Amino acid sequence: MLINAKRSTAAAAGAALLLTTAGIGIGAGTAVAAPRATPLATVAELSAQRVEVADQVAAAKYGTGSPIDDPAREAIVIADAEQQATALGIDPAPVAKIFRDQIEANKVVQRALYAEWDADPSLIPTTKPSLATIRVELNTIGAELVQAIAAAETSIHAPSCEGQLTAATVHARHEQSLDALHYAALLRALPSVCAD
Ligand SMILES: O=C(O)C(=O)C[C@]1(C(=O)O)C=C[C@@H](O)C=C1
Repeated sequence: MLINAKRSTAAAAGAALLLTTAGIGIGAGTAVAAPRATPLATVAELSAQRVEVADQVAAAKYGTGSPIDDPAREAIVIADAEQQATALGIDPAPVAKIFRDQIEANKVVQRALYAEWDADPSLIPTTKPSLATIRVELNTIGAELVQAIAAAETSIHAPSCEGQLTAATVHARHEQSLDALHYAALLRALPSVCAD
């Protein structure tokens, strides 16, 4: 019985090896699976999403008299991020710093679009989204971003952080087909991610 069990274990291992070599089966499934996003890749992806949503924020505000800079809303965004960081057991101070950059990045896009639309009114979006709805979307991205920062704690403190983050940023640009403006904004969103 014991011998049989050993045999069948050995047989299974041999079969798995053969299947792996043949490019099929369990081993091959692992080999061909898409690589999992690293925690820093998720931080870069969510930051890219956040600067893309800035287009809708600008469209919602343009021509309404609502200023691009809204310090009261910024305070809420940062307080929420700090609270979420604390709940996840990470230091809220660096998270607040990252979110200040995220907000500045959002404003980079908004200001550039305002300038484009001032210069050529035919480019002004014809539909005006609801700012409240877009803020809900920003809240969702923000909560996911705090979770991604928490998951990236080890990478954030690693000497390779800057290199990994650069790779993740370029990857996010490619994946989300960011134009020059949004890529510039993405770069503005990320300088505080790696610990000093
Ligand atoms: O919610 C807005 O009104 C935005 O413009 C977005 C945002 C942000 O990035 O969260 C950016 C600038 C404002 O000062 C406040 C918040």
